Order: sequence, then structure tokens, then C-alpha cells
Amino acid sequence: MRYAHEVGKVRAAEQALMARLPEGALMQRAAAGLASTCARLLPRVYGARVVLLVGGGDNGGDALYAGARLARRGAVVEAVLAGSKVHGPGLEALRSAGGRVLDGSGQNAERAVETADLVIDGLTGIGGTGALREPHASLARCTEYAEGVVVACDVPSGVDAGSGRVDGVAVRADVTVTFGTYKPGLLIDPGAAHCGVVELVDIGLGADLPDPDVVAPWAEDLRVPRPAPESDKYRRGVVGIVAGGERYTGAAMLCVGGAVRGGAGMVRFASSPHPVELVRQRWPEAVATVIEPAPDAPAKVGRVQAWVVGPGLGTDRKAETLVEAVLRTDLPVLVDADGLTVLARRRDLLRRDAPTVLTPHAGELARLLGPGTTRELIEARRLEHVRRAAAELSATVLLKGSTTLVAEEDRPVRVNPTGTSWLATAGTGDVLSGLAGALLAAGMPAIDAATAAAYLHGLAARLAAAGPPGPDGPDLGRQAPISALDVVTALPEAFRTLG
Ligand SMILES: NC(=O)C1=CN([C@@H]2O[C@H](COP(=O)(O)OP(=O)(O)OC[C@H]3O[C@@H](n4cnc5c(N)ncnc54)[C@H](OP(=O)(O)O)[C@@H]3O)[C@@H](O)[C@H]2O)[C@@H](O)CC1
Ligand SMILES: [K+]
Repeated sequence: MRYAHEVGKVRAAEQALMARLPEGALMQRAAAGLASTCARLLPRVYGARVVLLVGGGDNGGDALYAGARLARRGAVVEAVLAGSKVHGPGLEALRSAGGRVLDGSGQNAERAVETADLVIDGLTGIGGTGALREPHASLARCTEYAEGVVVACDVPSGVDAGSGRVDGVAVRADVTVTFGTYKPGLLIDPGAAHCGVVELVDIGLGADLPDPDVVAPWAEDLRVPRPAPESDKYRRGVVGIVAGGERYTGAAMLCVGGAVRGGAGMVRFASSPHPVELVRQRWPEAVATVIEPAPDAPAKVGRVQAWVVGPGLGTDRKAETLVEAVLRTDLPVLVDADGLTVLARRRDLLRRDAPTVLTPHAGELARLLGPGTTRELIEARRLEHVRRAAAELSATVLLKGSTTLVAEEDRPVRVNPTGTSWLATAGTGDVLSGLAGALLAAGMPAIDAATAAAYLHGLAARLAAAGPPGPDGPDLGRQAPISALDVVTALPEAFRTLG
């Protein structure tokens, strides 16, 4: 698991620790970690050309002290100072070690950045707010043309450490060396996409840090239920899916596919005649039943351990009757797609005792949260909105997007680390809801089922997009377009990667 803390909590922990340490000791720990990563990234420190981009705060101080350490090992270190403020003792240390200062305004600085063997970005760290101002923005921009390695100090400048938001220009680092704990913005896009490889340097904050605000699981943190020899199909979990209609059948097919390949002991599918016929043909392992939109519909389907309702269902009165009927059961229910649109006008249906999982994209969440919230606002501040949704809707909320987030009230938000840009294609959401429904039916707690489903779904998409693995595994650098059905097909391979 990678743990991330909000900026305020990082500062509080730093304060507490600093009070027990000699002055400047913490910054020296940070600078030592940064310098040692830089030294590892360079073929040879002696004679290497290193450029420091230095802002006016402590982030610039870290860069200056790290530069001084590299200069003492024989690197040729030049600092470009952004603005008139600078960390005085850090600059003094660099100068004493033989480093020099370049004029930050001219083409000199740009050329130095472009041709250096390594650039350290120390413009802004956790103290950066809003879009980068000049000359920071221009300096950040010229790192795009850097031929050498770009290493961000703590946070790529221009990325909001607390949320991952990027307003305007931000440094795109090859490596980010972060101190003490991850910051949420290093795990959540668009910020996460600017970090490259993130290295965490232990500066001793551990005991002073509270519980994390955000966590990102690794494969080994996820446990999916594995059938024991004595498990029959009922014990493995039966998932009921209410999806599709006479006009839209694809969503139902994909949702059932996600559930079948998601390890459900049995899938019970219920809909109107046409989708039922199609599901029988494509997924003979599912038990498909024609239902009328009536309050007793769930009882007619047979016994299940969890429900999925919504994909391709439509949003009319009939759909509303079915969503209501399913939510009135005392079983875990996952609501997706059209079901969420229905819920936006019937939030009263969310008052229930059994777990409810909602899987909206930003547009659907905007409708659910009501007036004043737009899709754009949610896209820009995903962490804040997924938390708010979990609290206001009393549900486990999985917010889909380039970084999928899973939130439950009073728990750290989970960040999904898998996925690919090719996943943003029609029908993949239906696969996800079927898969998550299967895991819910297997008895996983709602937040774990949603987290594991997002992980497996994103991994299956990556495997499908990368094609058959070569001798070194899947080549993720050469991905191709995929369909939602390809994701279904790749699910078994994704399951095999989990312990
Ligand atoms: N505390 C500790 O013990 C430890 C802290 N550590 C390090 O300190 C870092 C935090 O340092 P910090 O608090 O000084 O803030 P920092 O990230 O340098 O940014 C402030 C500067 O940026 C500027 N600025 C802001 N926004 C801007 C914008 N949009 N565009 C342009 N400029 C902008 C702002 O200017 P101002 O707005 O004040 O004019 C000010 O000059 C942390 O990330 C870690 O690296 C480590 O050494 C471990 C121990
Ligand atoms: K930085």
C-alpha cells in the first residue's frame, strides 16, 4: 500500500518532528535523499552537468542543498533562481561547494536546462498554490525539452500536492523524490501523470503522521476470494443483474460478461425478453429470466447474494420501478449507469441498511450531487467530490476516470493504480459493474469489492491493449485500441496476477 497525507498533516508532522531535532536537520535528510537518487540516476557524478531550478521556498532549499552535495562529489552544478527570494543558507552551501548561479531570465538558463545531464526541479513543493507564475512557468515549460533526466523535488512544480490538480504548466518529471509520505497529488491524475517514477525518502516522519487520507494498493494488498475445494456455486456467490432493455442490449451483455469472468458462482440475469434471449445465446452459463417492472421483480429472479442494477436499463418509470425494487431488498446493491440517473431524482432510495455501491463517472456524479456541481468541477477536483459523495449519499462511491477513486465515509480514499487511456471506450463501465457485483456477491466488503474490481478491470484493459506477452511479459509501451469485450476476455489473466 502507498500512503498519502494531506498537505496540512504533512506540515504538522514536520513541525512536531522538527521541534525534537537540531535546526535544519530535516531539510538535510531530504536533501541527502534527493542527492543520492540523483547520483544513482547519473552514469557518473564527477563531471556531470546538473541544473537546479530554485524557487523561493524550502523546496528550493532542498534543491540547493542536494546540488551542494553533488557539487562536492565533482558535479558541475548551476542554479537558476526563479524570482528574487531564495533560501539563503542553501545558496551559501551551494556556493561553498563550488556551484554557481545562472541568470534565470535569459536564454542562457533555457539552454542550460535543455543540455544538462540532470535537472532538479525545486520551484515549488507542497507550498505551491494555483497556476505557476512567471518566471516559474517558463522554467517549468523548458524542462519539456531537457535531454537529461528531470527529477522533481517532493512534487513536480505546478502540480497541486493536495489534489493532483494542474492549472496551466507543470513539470513532467522522470523521477519524483518525495519526502516523508506520498502526497495525494502524486497518486491522482493529472498530477500522477507528471511524476514519472516516485521514490519515497524516509525523513523520520512516521511516528508523527496520523492515519492516511489516501491509499493506493499494490497487487499484494488485494485479496479476492478463491473457491475452496468444498465451495459450490452458491457458496461462491450468486449475483443478480437487472440490466438492458428492448432498445439497449449491449450493456447487459457486457455486464453479465464481467460477472461471469469475475468469479461469480452463478449469474442470474433479469430483463425484458430481447436482452434475455441474447444473454442466453452469448452467456449460456447465466440463468436469464424475463421480468416485469414490478416491486416483486427481485423475488421472482431467485436467491442472490448481491445485485447490480442499471446498465442499459433506461431512465423511465419502468426503470425507476426496478431500481426501487432492487434497492428495497436487504442485500448489497451496486447501482450503475442509467440506474444512477434514476437515483439522481430518487435519492430517497439510498436510505437503506445494506451496503450500496455507486459507480458514476464525473457527469453522473454531478447529476447525483445536484445543482451547483458540474462535470467539469468534479473532473478538476475529483478527490474532494468523491469524498463528499460518499458522505452525502451514504454509499461506497467508485468515481471512474483516468484515476479511479473509491471512497467510503471516514476511511482513506483508495486510488486505483491500474488502467490505460484505451479504457475510455463505450461499454467498459458495464464490465466493471458486473465484475464488482460478482465480488460483492462473493462476500467482499463493499469498499474492497470496488477496489479490487477497479484494479482487475484496469489491469485486464492493460493486458488486452498490450497484446500477447513476449518473453519479458506484456509490452505496455506498445498498446493498441481495445473493446469492452476484450476487457472481459482478459479478466482471467488479470486474476492470475493476484495472490
Ligand atoms: N517543512 C519542513 O520541515 C521540510 C520541508 N521540506 C521541503 O519544503 C517544501 C515546502 O516548502 P515551503 O513551505 O517553503 O513551500 P514551497 O513548496 O517551497 O513553495 C513556496 C514558494 O513557492 C512560491 N509559490 C507558491 N505558489 C507559486 C506559484 N503558483 N507560482 C510561483 N511561485 C509560487 C512561494 O512564493 P510566494 O507565494 O510566497 O511569493 C514560495 O516562494 C516541501 O515541499 C519540501 O520540499 C523538506 O525539506 C522536508 C522538511
Ligand atoms: K518541485
